[in-house]
Amino acid sequence: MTTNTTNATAPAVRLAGVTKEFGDVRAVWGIDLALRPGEIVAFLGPNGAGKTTNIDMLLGLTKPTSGTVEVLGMEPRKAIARGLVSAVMQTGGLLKDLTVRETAAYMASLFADTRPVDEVLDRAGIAGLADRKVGKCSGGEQQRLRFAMALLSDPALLLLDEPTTGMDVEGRRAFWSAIRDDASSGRTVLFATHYLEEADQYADRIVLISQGQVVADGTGPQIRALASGRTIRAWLPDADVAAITALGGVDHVEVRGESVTIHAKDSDTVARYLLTATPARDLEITAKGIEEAFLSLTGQGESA
Ligand SMILES: Nc1ncnc2c1ncn2[C@@H]1O[C@H](COP(=O)(O)OP(=O)(O)OP(=O)(O)O)[C@@H](O)[C@H]1O
Repeated sequence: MTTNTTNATAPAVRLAGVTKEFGDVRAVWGIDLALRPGEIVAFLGPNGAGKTTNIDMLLGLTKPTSGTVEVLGMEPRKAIARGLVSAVMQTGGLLKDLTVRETAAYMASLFADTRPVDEVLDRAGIAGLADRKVGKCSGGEQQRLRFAMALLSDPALLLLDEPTTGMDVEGRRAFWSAIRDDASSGRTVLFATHYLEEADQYADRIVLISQGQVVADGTGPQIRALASGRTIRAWLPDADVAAITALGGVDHVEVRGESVTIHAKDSDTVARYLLTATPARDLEITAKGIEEAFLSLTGQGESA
């Protein structure tokens, strides 16, 4: 449904059956997603997963090949024209010789109606840097300035595309603490990242995407639980993959030459089977880390 006014009950973001093709490339391949107002959501995925393409569609910069993209119950361009959506991009757009306050004030002068400059600098945690030249600010501080500028229109939805790339740990921490403090006022935040830890630490919800599709969607603990299994490796020529797969709690079996690798929730059952019903040797059982879960969920672990 498209309306001319902000629809308070509409999802902050709605993607329904969205695909986007660039020639032969399927950048987005059937995404259905609804974000509730006030959620902080991470779009987590490896390079080329389709994160930027989704964000570009939400910003009205590109149209889907098929499906519906809505922001606050309306077409993205309409929501943007009303100042309901802002974005923080990775680079560009800052003049080194202006001060932090001058930069935000200049941006504010382009809009008819904005929040006060000092208020947005404060929200972004850079009020103390107001008189510093942009060229003297660190990458993280410049990014918080971009965040301050994005807040000028007091947007209901804030989109951030890999906002902390290149920042050190402290810069990242300061950046996210400003975003989180601000979001407690009810703003919806959607950020793209390929840092698992960043998604886990700062998002209420993680949408894991790979090859243009949602492969997992849940809270940090739910996504971490996907990593709760064990990996069992053993020397076992002619492994009976069907028999192993049929054991309870086995997620994945991979045979390489004379060895077999099994991902399972219940490693005891698998180990017992291997040791009693097969000639398996050299058993090795390791906890599946979240990094490994991420790689296997996004299909990157297969060639590792
Ligand atoms: N304008 C374009 N023309 C052709 N192919 C494109 C275009 N934009 C994106 N793609 C392709 O679409 C796929 C998804 O790209 P996208 O930039 O959305 O991924 P991403 O998850 O943001 O990746 P990254 O983390 O590297 O930024 C990639 O295969 C990319 O090469």
